[in-house]
Amino acid sequence: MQSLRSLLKPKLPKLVTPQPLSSYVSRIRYLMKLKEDDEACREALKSGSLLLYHKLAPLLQKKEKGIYQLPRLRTPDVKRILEKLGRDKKLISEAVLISCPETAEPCFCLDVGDLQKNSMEQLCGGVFMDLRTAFLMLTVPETTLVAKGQALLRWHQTHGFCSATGQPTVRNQSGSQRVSPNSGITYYPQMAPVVIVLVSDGNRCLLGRQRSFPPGMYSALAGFCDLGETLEETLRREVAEEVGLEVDTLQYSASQHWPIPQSSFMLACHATVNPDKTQVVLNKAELEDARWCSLEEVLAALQVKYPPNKPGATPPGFWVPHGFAIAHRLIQEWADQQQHLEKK
Ligand SMILES: NC(=O)C1=CN([C@@H]2O[C@H](COP(=O)(O)OP(=O)(O)OC[C@H]3O[C@@H](n4cnc5c(N)ncnc54)[C@H](O)[C@@H]3O)[C@@H](O)[C@H]2O)C=CC1
Ligand SMILES: [Mg+2]
Repeated sequence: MQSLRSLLKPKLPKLVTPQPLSSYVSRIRYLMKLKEDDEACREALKSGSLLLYHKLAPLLQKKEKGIYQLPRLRTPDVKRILEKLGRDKKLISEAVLISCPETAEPCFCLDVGDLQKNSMEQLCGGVFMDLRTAFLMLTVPETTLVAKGQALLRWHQTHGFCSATGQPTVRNQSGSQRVSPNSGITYYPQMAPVVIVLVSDGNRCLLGRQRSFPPGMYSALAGFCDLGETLEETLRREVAEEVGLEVDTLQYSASQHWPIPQSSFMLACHATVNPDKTQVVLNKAELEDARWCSLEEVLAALQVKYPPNKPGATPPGFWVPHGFAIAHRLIQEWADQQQHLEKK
């Protein structure tokens, strides 16, 4: 039984000493503030860094022969370059925030497509490169950043008008949204979800090629999610549609933002089919070819360094997407697993 004294004693709330936020949480909260607070974002842009694009082609700087890097130019330096070209420094305010959680320094992207490309390249000491070519030159974290910047700029360039009223939309300072003042609709940068799947029958994996792929390149099967579908439903439907097979099991692996030709959110999975039911019935409208590949063939294809970063080389007969594409990761994972099973 409780004593009278303890009943009369008022219960004070326990004092909790606030723990300092981890550096990751602090960075995320700061970036969140910049997204929502126009004034804070304008301030951050003054001293932030910029990735430059010309008509969506990113600026790269040569480090040494055949090796390039993604330069982050300081805002005051870009202002000086614009001054030299007789351009209004206000162009800088069109920069869009790329929230990159691995660094506290806010990074922005800016398209200078209405300026003379050659003069910009000379003054910046770099070259504007097609995004796919840039992917071959950069490290994986750099490709992620450059892809995100291009996707954001493309979204702004194509969402200048409200789809309900046809009136211009207005962006916030960070570029995280556009609002239609007449209809009140808020638009956010969009991605289309896509399932990408590497099908296996236990011994071989199935690789396909679309007519639009470069010569000799084969990849995992991919397809856009229909509205209302789950990841699992899209995966089963796409495999049935493209190669006429029924999936037995599936396993999620990883995801990736893919900027080409428009922003897709790639959800990568492994799937198996019954080894007695592997006959491919190709949908020729979607795929030019699909083939079951042995571990040896896949290991050889993973070794091919193609496309090369200099044009004109003869394409190899059979190769798979480069390391920056999530298709490569799926194929590598399958090969690793098969090798592991063979060793057992
Ligand atoms: N990062 C990677 O490793 C890879 C990325 N991909 C990407 O996956 C995406 C989808 O692959 P596909 O086989 O082409 O898809 P898919 O098999 O669904 O076929 C494309 C067709 O789907 C229709 N479609 C439905 N919703 C669409 C939407 N939101 N946007 C565009 N078209 C839509 C169109 O008729 C289009 O022609 C492509 O953008 C491709 O670039 C594909 C393979 C590897
Ligand atoms: Mg497809």
